[in-house]
Amino acid sequence: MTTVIRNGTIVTADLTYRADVAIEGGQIIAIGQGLTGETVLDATGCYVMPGGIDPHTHLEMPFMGTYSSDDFDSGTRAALAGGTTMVIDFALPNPGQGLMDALQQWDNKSKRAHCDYSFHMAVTWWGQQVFDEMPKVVERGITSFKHFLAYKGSLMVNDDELFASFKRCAEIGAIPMVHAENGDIVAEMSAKLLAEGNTGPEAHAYSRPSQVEGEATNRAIMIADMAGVPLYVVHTSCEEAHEAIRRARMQGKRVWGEPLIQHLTLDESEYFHPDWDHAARRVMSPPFRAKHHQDSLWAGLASGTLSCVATDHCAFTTEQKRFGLGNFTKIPNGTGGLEDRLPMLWSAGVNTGRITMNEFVAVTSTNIAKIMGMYPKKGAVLVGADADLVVWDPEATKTISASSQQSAIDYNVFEGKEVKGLPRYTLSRGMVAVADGKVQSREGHGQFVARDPNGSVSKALSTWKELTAPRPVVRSGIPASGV
Ligand SMILES: NC(=O)NCCC(=O)O
Ligand SMILES: [Zn+2]
Ligand SMILES: [Zn+2]
Repeated sequence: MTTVIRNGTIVTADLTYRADVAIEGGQIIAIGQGLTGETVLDATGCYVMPGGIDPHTHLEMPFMGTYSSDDFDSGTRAALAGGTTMVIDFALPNPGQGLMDALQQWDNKSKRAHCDYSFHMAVTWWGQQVFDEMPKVVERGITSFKHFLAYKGSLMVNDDELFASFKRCAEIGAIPMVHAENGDIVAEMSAKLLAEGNTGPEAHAYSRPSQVEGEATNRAIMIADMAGVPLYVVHTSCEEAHEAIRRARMQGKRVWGEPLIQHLTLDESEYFHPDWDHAARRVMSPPFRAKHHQDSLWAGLASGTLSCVATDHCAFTTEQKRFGLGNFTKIPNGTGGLEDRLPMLWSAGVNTGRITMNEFVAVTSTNIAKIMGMYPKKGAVLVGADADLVVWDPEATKTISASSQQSAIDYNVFEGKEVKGLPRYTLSRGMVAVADGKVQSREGHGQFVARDPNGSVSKALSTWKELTAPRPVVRSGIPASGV
């Protein structure tokens, strides 16, 4: 059975051209003019692009005394509805729990996925067992390890643990990732705010100023440099963090920054809303920022100093958010966005001229596939690639509303936003999962994607590290052993 996407314009990270796409067995088998097949999808007036890849989601995540409410069922349905055909979620061991044991739990949860998925592994504690299991995780095709510098007392790791883990990543060809906020300072500022009677959601923003992110980003970059590994910085939200990444990249360090669609399009004024629920629903870390930080993030996407746009989809209901009534530190941190990332980025980015269509594809799909070791299986419109595609109608419009979303929660942080640019079709390995706004995907259709370690950047860095490693100077008459 061949499916043909006909009369569209293919848009990739580096090319825009008119051609049909033929699909069989879940893969692209031909790209050219006048292709034929049993099933024809009309792409007249549309762009045919690699489906979005969200490199940062937390589906059914145990966090702050509860679980995020979108699981691999509702979360991946939301992804497909918005043109995203793959998610990378975080396996999160409890302190003391083995990595392979945690992985088993995420394997079980992910059986419900409607689209393809992979995992990052979080390093939430440090010890011999973690050190020993890291290569086993990589053998399973999970080649990125996340570290939290925030959430003191739960997920946070210290600098010595960070350095040890980064060095281990270098040895096994994996990519370290970092949630960069200084957890010690956040804890102290939070306690002071509470003591002074600042208990509402706005205090969440006060407790995590951009300096705590800038400091931690710079620290992680320097530690990665000393360990000889590249670094992926998740949810880069402010100029200080972007500045650290920009400077590092100009110095030849291999650092990637990932702004979220929320930080690009929503700002800190949300926390000053008179309705407690409205403000609490937007509590996430890092918090939404002042407008000048947004300008910095957009400039980073245009100039290439920031590489990927994610959601950090971690959705809690209003009822869950109310755990923090009277104490902002107990509001579960996280917001949704999986269904809205592509339409919001297209509307606020491509339609305004802030980024090009090709840059849109790069930051929502291709760059992610390349950095995360799965290109061109994912993130490409090429013969042999998986047919994870979105047929994008740039004229289609809608008003975002929780009442029509796939997500299981009862609100949407983008409620009321008008978007122009939506999927006409979303294809997951050739299966039409969404047609004209109707989700017709199948629970369990999603497959785990094993990723490759030792990407070219990791190899280059370890080669350089080895070449420049400390070596003793041999001096005549002085024994090398010092005895
Ligand atoms: N970002 C957030 O507030 N919640 C999800 C967990 C994390 O990524 O920090
Ligand atoms: Zn985080
Ligand atoms: Zn996250």
